[in-house]
Amino acid sequence: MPSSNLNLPHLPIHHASQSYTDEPTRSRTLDLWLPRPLEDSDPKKHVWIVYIHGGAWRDPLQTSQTLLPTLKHLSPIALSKIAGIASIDYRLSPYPKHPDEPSKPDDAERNVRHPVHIADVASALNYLGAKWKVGGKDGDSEDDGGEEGGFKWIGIGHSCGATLLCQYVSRIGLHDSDIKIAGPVGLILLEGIYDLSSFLKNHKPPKCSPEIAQIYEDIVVGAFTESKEAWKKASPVSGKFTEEQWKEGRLVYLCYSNEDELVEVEQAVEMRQKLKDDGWSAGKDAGDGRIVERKALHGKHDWIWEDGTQIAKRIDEIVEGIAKHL
Ligand SMILES: N[C@@H](CC(=O)c1ccccc1NC=O)C(=O)O
Repeated sequence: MPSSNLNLPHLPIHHASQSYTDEPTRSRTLDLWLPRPLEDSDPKKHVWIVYIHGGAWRDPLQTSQTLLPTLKHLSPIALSKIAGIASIDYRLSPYPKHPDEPSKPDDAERNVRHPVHIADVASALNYLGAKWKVGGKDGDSEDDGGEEGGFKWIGIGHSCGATLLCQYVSRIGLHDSDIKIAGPVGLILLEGIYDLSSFLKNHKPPKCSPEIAQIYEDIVVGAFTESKEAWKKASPVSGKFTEEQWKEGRLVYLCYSNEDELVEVEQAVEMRQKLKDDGWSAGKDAGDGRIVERKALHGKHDWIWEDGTQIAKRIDEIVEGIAKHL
């Protein structure tokens, strides 16, 4: 049921914990916020925003609600261009060593591995397409997938949420038939992990203590098994981001803070190179699309979403940049 949200007066319509699967489960839900009823938005003027939270595929304390600080800081200009905002939860990998909320071995919602996380994200997006016109055809391009009369969308992902969005557009862990909507026109990638093998290599002694190295290994093995081959196949830098693969893509903001204490800068450097290799131009948006822009952020890894102001700023910029392509 729709409920009003007193803390976010600029987003008066809020649907909390909507189940995106036929059999409802605890984590396969999403939250929606709309500045106005959907029928009062226009696919030629408004876009959907879809957020995917981080937490290393396993942290139960990082949920769809990590978007709230960003929502508080959305500008009137951004809101005037947004049809709706969704924030997706998905099943997690085991975290038996979590200090406050360890996972139990029989908890089906917290014992999955790749490709279940990305499959959940794809199901959520299919639900958003079917119920909320996300990723639909706008009516005048012949073959852009999705339902007629729909909205273009922009994905935002923090940390492993950025990884998941890259896997989504390059179909890593997915079959074409798993995806029933058009791809995003833009991505805001924040402090993402794009190469799992170098993520581990960069967090081994002597670069860090054996205790820290163990945490990184637990994260990657917990979500992707012990197989080096599996790490390689699941990494966005092994994916394809060509025009043929992701035809809707126009703008990628690769955002990274040099104060990030958890994810190293090499991740964003490698991903930028991958996009360039697949035909993307680096630099400012000249209006003709397929541009990857580097955006410098400040602050620590989680402070980026805890504060939210820099994410809201990037949303302002990307909706402006994407408006040319609607
Ligand atoms: N809070 C997480 C750690 C975490 O999120 C993380 C740690 C290192 C590098 C990246 C991380 N998050 C990415 O989604 C945990 O407790 O596992």
